[in-house]
Amino acid sequence: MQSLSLPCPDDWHLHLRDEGLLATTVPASAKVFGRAVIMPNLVPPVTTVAQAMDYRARILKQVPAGSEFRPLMALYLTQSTTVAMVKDAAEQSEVIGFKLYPSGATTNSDAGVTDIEALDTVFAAMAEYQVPLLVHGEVTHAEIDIFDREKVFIDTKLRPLLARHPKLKLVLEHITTADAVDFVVSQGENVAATITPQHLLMNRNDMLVGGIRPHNYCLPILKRREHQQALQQAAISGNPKFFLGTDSAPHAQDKKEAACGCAGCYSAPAALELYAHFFEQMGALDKLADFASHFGADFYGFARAEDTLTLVRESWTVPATVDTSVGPMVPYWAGETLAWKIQD
Ligand SMILES: NC(=O)N[C@@H](CC(=O)O)C(=O)O
Ligand SMILES: [Zn+2]
Ligand SMILES: [Zn+2]
Repeated sequence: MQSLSLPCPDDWHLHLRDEGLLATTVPASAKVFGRAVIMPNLVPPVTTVAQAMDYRARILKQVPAGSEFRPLMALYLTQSTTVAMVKDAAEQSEVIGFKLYPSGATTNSDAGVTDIEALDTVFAAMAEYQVPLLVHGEVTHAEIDIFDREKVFIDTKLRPLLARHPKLKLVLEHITTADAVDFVVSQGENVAATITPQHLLMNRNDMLVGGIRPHNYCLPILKRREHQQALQQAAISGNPKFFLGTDSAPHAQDKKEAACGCAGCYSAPAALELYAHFFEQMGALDKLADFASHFGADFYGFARAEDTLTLVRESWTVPATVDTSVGPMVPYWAGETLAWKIQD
């Protein structure tokens, strides 16, 4: 196959950051994706509809002419989120839902949730108004091993939450384990998951064997190969509960290559090509369009894209660095080649 056309894909999990960085991050994603869910973990976090619409306006200023990129804003769930705020979100079409960060779980999650059960009236309102809850699914207790944090979150927090609110529309973001795959499959149609390129293409050996590779470090952390294989099978299974969310999460080179490096892979410069690389490796290129362009839109209740995007078989190398307002940034897969390229 020399070229592959698919309906314009969507990115259901994306970090664009703010200010000067938007000049780099917005065009990189707008070039490829029609819609994207914009994560709210700024400092300070995006907690209200008004803040989200201001942030959205800053994003739209950087969308290149001719692009119809649509940022769908996620609000940061905090211990102070109210039922009235859920109603506000339900009424704003450009706000997609709330993002639950367990406090301390990941980058800029300090303002996140410390007591999930205490927010039960808020979750009840989300279920009633069908406002989706997007979840970073990891516990943060010091005594729980970092490789077990997703599974423990599912067992101790997520199952009980969905038992209390069976109609809650919920996306378990950036899943990393066979346990998460099994959990999502076992739930109703209201529960889905996003999968990142790095969790499909890599396991923890790729981060730790032969030297530590900070650009492959993200949260939830890469797991063992058996978990990677479970994610791979889920992505190519044709099950509509699993769809594309890059979790492209830019951090400057000096913040990644540091004694205490930041978590996150900046995959946007090659995101769709990385997924194409993976689907081809699995002999499943015919499943890419469902995963990248159909299933997420179906889950969230959006129309499937009508315009198309074409990938051509043309080898290229992901740049070593990208210049940004905060200094050079090393993209995920930097210096490696990819066989598929987006047609200009
Ligand atoms: N995935 C990451 O490792 N980092 C994300 C936060 C997140 O999605 O958890 C970031 O904002 O940098
Ligand atoms: Zn996360
Ligand atoms: Zn993320």
